Amino acid sequence: MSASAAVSSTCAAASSTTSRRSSSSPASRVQATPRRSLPSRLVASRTSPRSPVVPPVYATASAGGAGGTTAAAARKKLLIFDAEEYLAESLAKYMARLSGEAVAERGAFTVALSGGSLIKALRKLTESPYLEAVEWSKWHVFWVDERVVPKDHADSNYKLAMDGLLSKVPIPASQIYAINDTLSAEGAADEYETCLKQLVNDGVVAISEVTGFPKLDLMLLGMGPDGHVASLFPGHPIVNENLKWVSYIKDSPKPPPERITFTFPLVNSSAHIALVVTGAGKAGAVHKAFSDKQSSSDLLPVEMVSQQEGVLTWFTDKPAVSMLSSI
Ligand SMILES: O=C1O[C@H](COP(=O)(O)O)[C@@H](O)[C@H](O)[C@H]1O
Repeated sequence: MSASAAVSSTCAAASSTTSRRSSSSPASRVQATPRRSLPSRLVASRTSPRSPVVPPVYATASAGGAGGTTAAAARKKLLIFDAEEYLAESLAKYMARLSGEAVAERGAFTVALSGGSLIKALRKLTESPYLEAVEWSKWHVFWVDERVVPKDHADSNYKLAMDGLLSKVPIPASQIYAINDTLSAEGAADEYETCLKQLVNDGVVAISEVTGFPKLDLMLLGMGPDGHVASLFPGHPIVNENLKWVSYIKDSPKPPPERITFTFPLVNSSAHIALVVTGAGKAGAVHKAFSDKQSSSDLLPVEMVSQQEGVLTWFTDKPAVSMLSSI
């Protein structure tokens, strides 16, 4: 069996459009250039409301959040946008840049999607110039977490991503790694981990020399109002899993109850993490995440997002950061 056929059967690679478009320009040409970066405790750069295309926005948050060390905090950036439209444009630029860099370096771009509101924020990727410029044929797409429901179910993160992004861009179907929705949560998690192992063996997915876990190029996370990321919920024992790459829960406090999820060691081993958080309903959790008063006993899952290497970038809007006093 060829490697790609094995991957397809193990990972239940799903169908999507497979037509390829030629790249008219390298993705790196749409690279973002920092507009400003100020070294205060918590600095935000904002977009101009009049700007038709969002200027790149990079700021540095040096709060010692996420239970992290000073070094980890230094690799944490907080971007605040005046409007969700600008956030979406900047996120597309950021992803096109990372894709270009990964393809130039390794010949592949490995990215994991979450569900929820994140997917709408990815819509600019389906438009010019990203649609033509990104080397979609090099993308390998995973799910940070998935609900154990059929792929055509309204609760499926796969369906959400397929409808909002994946059906509109020419990523080969064999490189879209959906979970096997015919298995139990435990079986689906095991099989997804096996899929990742195979892709590591095939050289598609890198391994972190620091952690020994797979090192995806980009992990796209959303955050719930309770501070959960992926399907890692506050107070659930799964947040402490430190051996498995992929695990499962059957008692999610947010429906549906059965889910599989990347574990923190896998999330935190990625080269880049984007945390996309919008809306006033998330302001409390954002405030806690950037608070200096942290104790390791009551960390929200979002505070446990802390890479050993790599950069964590928060993409936020004003309502989401409205409880941060220094903004
Ligand atoms: O249940 C989930 O929720 C989170 C957050 O979703 P949001 O709609 O509040 O952005 C999401 O990141 C996760 O993938 C999903 O399964």
